[in-house]
This record gives sequence, structure tokens and C-alpha cells, in this order.
Amino acid sequence: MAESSGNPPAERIGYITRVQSFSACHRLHSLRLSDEENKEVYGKCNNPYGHGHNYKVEVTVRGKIDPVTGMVMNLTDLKRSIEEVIMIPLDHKNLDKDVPYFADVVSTTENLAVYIWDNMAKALPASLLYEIRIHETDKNIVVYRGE
Ligand SMILES: Nc1nc2c(c(=O)[nH]1)N=C([C@H](O)[C@H](O)COP(=O)(O)OP(=O)(O)OP(=O)(O)O)CN2
Ligand SMILES: [Zn+2]
Repeated sequence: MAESSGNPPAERIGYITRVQSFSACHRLHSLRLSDEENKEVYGKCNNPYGHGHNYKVEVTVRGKIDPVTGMVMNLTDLKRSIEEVIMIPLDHKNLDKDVPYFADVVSTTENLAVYIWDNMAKALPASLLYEIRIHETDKNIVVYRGE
């Protein structure tokens, strides 16, 4: 039987990440630019008919490793929050037409990360959310940590 030192074990901080992919289409178009300026700024991504991505999102939470359960939080609970915050509103949707937030916000991956952060932060226990990392393509990755 391990000897207990009598002092409570030091608090250990852990980071856990759950990965979720979803498919959606969008068009990069700013209401604050003219059609010409939009074409200039966004190029092929301003195509009026849009284009799609298979986004891969990594949701990371940071917190104390509970000395009783051994968990920062139950990944099953994180999975449920991801279903509510990401899959139901975003999967197989047109971000610009089906998601009210993007009616007047350009659906860049940066803004998508902010959207997911803001809604995930409401769904999780306070101050657990650490990072949203979105792979828009194999080559384009965006990270947001609530700043
Ligand atoms: N800062 C940002 N720039 C761009 C974004 C973005 O969200 N933030 N998004 C796009 C387009 O959505 C586009 O679909 C992604 O770019 P694309 O050239 O299609 O993808 P790749 O760079 O991976 O393509 P390769 O041709 O294989 O390099 C553009 N810019
Ligand atoms: Zn795109």
C-alpha cells in the first residue's frame, strides 16, 4: 500500500481534445465590400454558388484532473456538447444561408472558430474551454483561444 505523504497531492492540470469532422458549404463575401472588391479580395472563393469543405474541428478543454474520477471532464459530455454546438447547426448546411450568425459575418475559418468558441463556452462548465482548432483543408488551419 503506497504511503500517503499526508499532504494532499498537488493539483494536476490536464488538456483533453475531441476531434469532430463536418461538411458544409459557404461563400466568402463581405456585405461591406462592393461586388468588385469582393472578387478582388476573395477570388475564386467569392464564386456566387459557393464551395464546400470537410472541416475538421479539434475542441480542447483544460482543467484540474479530478482526484476521484481521474478526468478533466467526461469526454462523453464533451461529445454531447460538440453534437449540440457543431453538428446540429453546421453539418451539411450552407453556413451563409442556414446559420443566422453568418448572415452578416463573413464565413472565414477564423470567424467560424469564433462562432464555435462562443457557443461551446456556453455549453461547457465555466473556464474549461481552452482552444478551437479548425482544419479547413489539409493545408489551412485556424486556432482560436478566446482572445
Ligand atoms: N484567412 C483566410 N483565408 C482564406 C480562407 C479563410 O477562411 N481564412 N478561406 C478560403 C477559402 O474558403 C478556400 O476554400 C480555402 O482555400 P483553398 O485555396 O481552396 O484551399 P487550399 O489553400 O488548401 O488549396 P490549395 O490550392 O491546395 O493550396 C481562402 N482564404
Ligand atoms: Zn472555403
